[in-house]
Amino acid sequence: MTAAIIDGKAFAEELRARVADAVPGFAAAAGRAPGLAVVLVGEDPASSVYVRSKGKATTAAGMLSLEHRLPASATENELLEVVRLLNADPQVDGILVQLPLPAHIDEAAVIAAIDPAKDVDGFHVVNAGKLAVGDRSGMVPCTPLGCLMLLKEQRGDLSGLDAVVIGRSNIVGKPMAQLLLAESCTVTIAHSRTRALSDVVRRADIVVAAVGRPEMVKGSWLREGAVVIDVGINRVAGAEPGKTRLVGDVDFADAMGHVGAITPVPGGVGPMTIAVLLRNTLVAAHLRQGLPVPEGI
Ligand SMILES: NC(=O)C1=CN([C@@H]2O[C@H](COP(=O)(O)OP(=O)(O)OC[C@H]3O[C@@H](n4cnc5c(N)ncnc54)[C@H](OP(=O)(O)O)[C@@H]3O)[C@@H](O)[C@H]2O)C=CC1
Ligand SMILES: Nc1nc(=O)c2c([nH]1)NC[C@@H]1CN(c3ccc(C(=O)N[C@@H](CCC(=O)O)C(=O)O)cc3)C=[N+]21
Ligand SMILES: [Mg+2]
Repeated sequence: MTAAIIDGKAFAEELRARVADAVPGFAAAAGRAPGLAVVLVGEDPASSVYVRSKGKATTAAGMLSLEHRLPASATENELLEVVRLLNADPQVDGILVQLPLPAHIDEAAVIAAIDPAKDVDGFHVVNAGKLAVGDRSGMVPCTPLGCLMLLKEQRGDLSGLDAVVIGRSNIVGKPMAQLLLAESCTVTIAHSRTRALSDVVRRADIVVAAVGRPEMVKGSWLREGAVVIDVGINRVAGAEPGKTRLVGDVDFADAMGHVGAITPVPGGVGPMTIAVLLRNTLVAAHLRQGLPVPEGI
């Protein structure tokens, strides 16, 4: 059997096109474009790259892109003041505060200050709680929702399948597990204290790896024909000195000999995250204006 490579980049481009197609209708009804504000604290080069690509994608979709940059020395109160201004700004439908924040700032306090209706990351406890109790009116975190879209595209109905999520962070692992549970998968959440991880993973029809450890998951851990979603983004030393390359949490070449389908890194989950961010911003804009959310996004 040859494994299918799940083309997240292509699927993300389709989603972005559907979002862009819905923007003029919103603008006509609301008298303004949907707006996304991204807040970056500090000069972490990787974060700067992501923020720039989010801004470009936002503008390309016909949306208003606002960027707020604060120095790494900014206080928690200064950041909270920016969040309050964005909460009150009628042009802003979505607020994303790029994580991680500098150690002297309490991330939970900053997330709690975001208006849940503008929380396009879906990290606010109100949105996390809605996801947990099955209330579909909340914002769903971009990366897990993007993973679910790819899984459904690949496998259709997921009901009854065994799913293993490796990682239990609030931004990826936990919401991913909630989404799979809502699809009636039998869900196992593995983490750093999980014993015999390879045996746990071997039972799974669906594996979502969100660990942050380069190529940790080996081909021999994977059940024949499993669908593997690799969330990991790890920069490692490249073949030539001084060069780096991105790898996932799954040993891709090894996994190819075992699995039914797998997302590559880059070109898998990452582009979906940005496409879903635009989707969430469009949804938030419609809800905030009291307009019906367009179908098919
Ligand atoms: N493609 C995308 O759009 C995105 C990619 N990412 C990437 O996904 C990865 C995970 O991100 P995030 O969830 O924020 O990371 P965190 O560091 O917050 O969480 C990592 C999780 O992995 C678990 N873990 C660590 N080591 C092991 C191990 N040896 N065996 C099993 N589990 C382990 C940890 O367990 P414990 O809780 O016990 O410590 C933790 O639950 C990173 O590579 C990140 O860069 C993240 C967001 C978006
Ligand atoms: N509040 C907040 N929300 C986030 O969603 C958030 C965050 N903070 N902090 C950082 C992580 C990481 N993240 C990625 C988004 C896109 C790619 C992406 O597009 N990756 C490309 C490769 C990019 C490259 O070449 O570096 C790919 O996988 O093909 C990766 C990672 C969002 N995050
Ligand atoms: Mg093998």
